[in-house]
Amino acid sequence: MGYTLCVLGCGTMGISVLSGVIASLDTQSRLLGLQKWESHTPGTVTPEETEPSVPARFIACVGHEGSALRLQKTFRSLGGRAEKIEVLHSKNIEAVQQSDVVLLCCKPQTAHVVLNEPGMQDALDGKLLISILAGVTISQLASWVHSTTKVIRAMPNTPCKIREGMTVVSTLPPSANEELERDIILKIFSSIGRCRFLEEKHFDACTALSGSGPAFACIFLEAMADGGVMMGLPRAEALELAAQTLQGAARMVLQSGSHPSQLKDAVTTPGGCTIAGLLALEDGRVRSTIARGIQVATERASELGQPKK
Ligand SMILES: NC(=O)C1=CN([C@@H]2O[C@H](COP(=O)(O)OP(=O)(O)OC[C@H]3O[C@@H](n4cnc5c(N)ncnc54)[C@H](OP(=O)(O)O)[C@@H]3O)[C@@H](O)[C@H]2O)C=CC1
Ligand SMILES: O=C(O)[C@@H]1CCC=N1
Repeated sequence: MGYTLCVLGCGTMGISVLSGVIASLDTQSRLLGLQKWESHTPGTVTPEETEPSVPARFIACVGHEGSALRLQKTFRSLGGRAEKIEVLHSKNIEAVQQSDVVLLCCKPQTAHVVLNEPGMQDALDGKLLISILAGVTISQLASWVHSTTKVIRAMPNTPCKIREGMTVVSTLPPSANEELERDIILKIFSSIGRCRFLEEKHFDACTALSGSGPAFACIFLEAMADGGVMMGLPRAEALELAAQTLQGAARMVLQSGSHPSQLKDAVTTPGGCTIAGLLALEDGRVRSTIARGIQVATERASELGQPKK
């Protein structure tokens, strides 16, 4: 029988992760021949009926009534399992008490308040707490909960919403439940994109590169489209060309394992237009500007959730 997953602070990222996980479960059910996830075709079962590492019940918590109403509407509009998500506001303790796994998705600066609410430590006793908060360390989080709560960090990104996410998860310390915990984590984050484990010391860099990355990529995408518009392309077509081109190039790197410079060289005809464009970009120090952006974002990530100096 599946477990109960609580998203504590279900804003932009909570919605991205939850709707991605739910879309993945709905897809699996459809592939199993279950037209409607709650009605059984004889001989088939929903994924969460057999596996303890698959979420079966979902609770989404927010801070305000208005957000709860908006969230309910959002989930209803998605259909499928999303319609069954229980949305609560100002009831964190009750929600965590009823859950097995808690995904902490509030702001870094409110983590301390959320986790120190009277009753929260007991509610989290013996449970898996997965924090996606930028900059808040495992040792900080562990100091706010009982030692029986298993604390890990994950850094997903907004494309999790369309199951094209990138999530980095902190390496799991050895424990009796390690296999089940790994399975639970992989079932969540591999169902919504790529997932890899890395030591916590890399988390600020991952936060900048893949957590903030969609924003950086969108700036580049928008600038490419602007160039097309400058040269007379209609805006909608320019955006489509830019987005599909970036997606295609990224997929080629991931699928072929080739170095990006090999793919770049393959496009660059001697004396052609690509080298002319590349040199103009290099004149604008495009590479160091982008790399420095990641450096500065990493440095800022390390300050988030930390006491002000
Ligand atoms: N945005 C991104 O791309 C990424 C963000 N992150 C991390 O994810 C976290 C969330 O970011 P994001 O989703 O953008 O932020 P949002 O502001 O969109 O979401 C925060 C959520 O927390 C809720 N909340 C506030 N106070 C409480 C409370 N006391 N109890 C329960 N819920 C509460 C808010 O509800 P209400 O609105 O009702 O107050 C809101 O739903 C951050 O820590 C960030 O570092 C990580 C990777 C990527
Ligand atoms: O900007 C932020 O602080 C968060 C963390 C990564 C993406 N958004």
